[in-house]
Amino acid sequence: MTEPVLLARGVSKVFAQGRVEVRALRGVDLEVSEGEFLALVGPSGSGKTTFLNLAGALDVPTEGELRVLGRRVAALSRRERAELRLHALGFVFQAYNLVPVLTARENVEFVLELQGVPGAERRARAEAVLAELGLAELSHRRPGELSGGQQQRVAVARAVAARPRLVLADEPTANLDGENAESLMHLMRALRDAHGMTFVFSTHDPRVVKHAGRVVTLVDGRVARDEPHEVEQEYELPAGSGPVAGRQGSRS
Ligand SMILES: Nc1ncnc2c1ncn2[C@@H]1O[C@H](COP(=O)(O)OP(=O)(O)OP(=O)(O)O)[C@@H](O)[C@H]1O
Repeated sequence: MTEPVLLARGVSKVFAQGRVEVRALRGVDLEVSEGEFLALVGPSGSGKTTFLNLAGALDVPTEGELRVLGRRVAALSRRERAELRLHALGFVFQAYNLVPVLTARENVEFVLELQGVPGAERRARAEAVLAELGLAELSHRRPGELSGGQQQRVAVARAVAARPRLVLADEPTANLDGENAESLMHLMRALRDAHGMTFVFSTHDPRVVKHAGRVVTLVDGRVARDEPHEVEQEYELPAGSGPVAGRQGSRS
């Protein structure tokens, strides 16, 4: 059996708030396989963001074992965690987090530059990913010249340009209206279906949950439910199958 993309065993996270301890996660067990499209749901304060931060190697657990792409996060130095994030993980945030003075293409290129991809290849790859996600026409615009939905699609392009194995999204549709939220989920799911990238995202929105292949509910820092979810529709990228990544997805 291939190694899970994400493996949590008895993961707890305690934050010190002055003298008070906040137990954000209390013994989470979760295994996520390559190519899953997983929604993390649960009430406010149930630990979704805390878990995504651990999965993204942005933080380390207080107790338990957490492996991201086979690496034990707690055993990595800060620098090693930064390397893991840069080369193997993609992030989509609810606030888009695009650089305002850069065009859509430059925003995508920026991540590739950090990775050390040479200039000409950077530009070609950024253009290819934007085209694959149906954003070619917008590549010269700055974030301020794009709608919220378009900005979030560019943020997804940026997150996947470096061909991460795991994409983590913390409430990616929180600032989008229903139609844009649907369209963003289609795009992410199509990337999963076309390339087998693994997606783990948190949400409060039932219209977003319906696209998930698996729904994990956190309550009070624990996994309260973990259920497979049937998705009937077909997901296709706007421009058909482009050259973004070479892996083939398996449907679940
Ligand atoms: N840095 C921190 N310091 C102290 N407490 C924290 C910190 N981060 C999170 N918490 C607490 O941990 C608990 C879980 O928070 P978390 O943000 O993970 O929940 P969530 O499920 O993502 O909530 P929401 O749906 O509102 O975004 C909450 O009680 C929160 O107040």
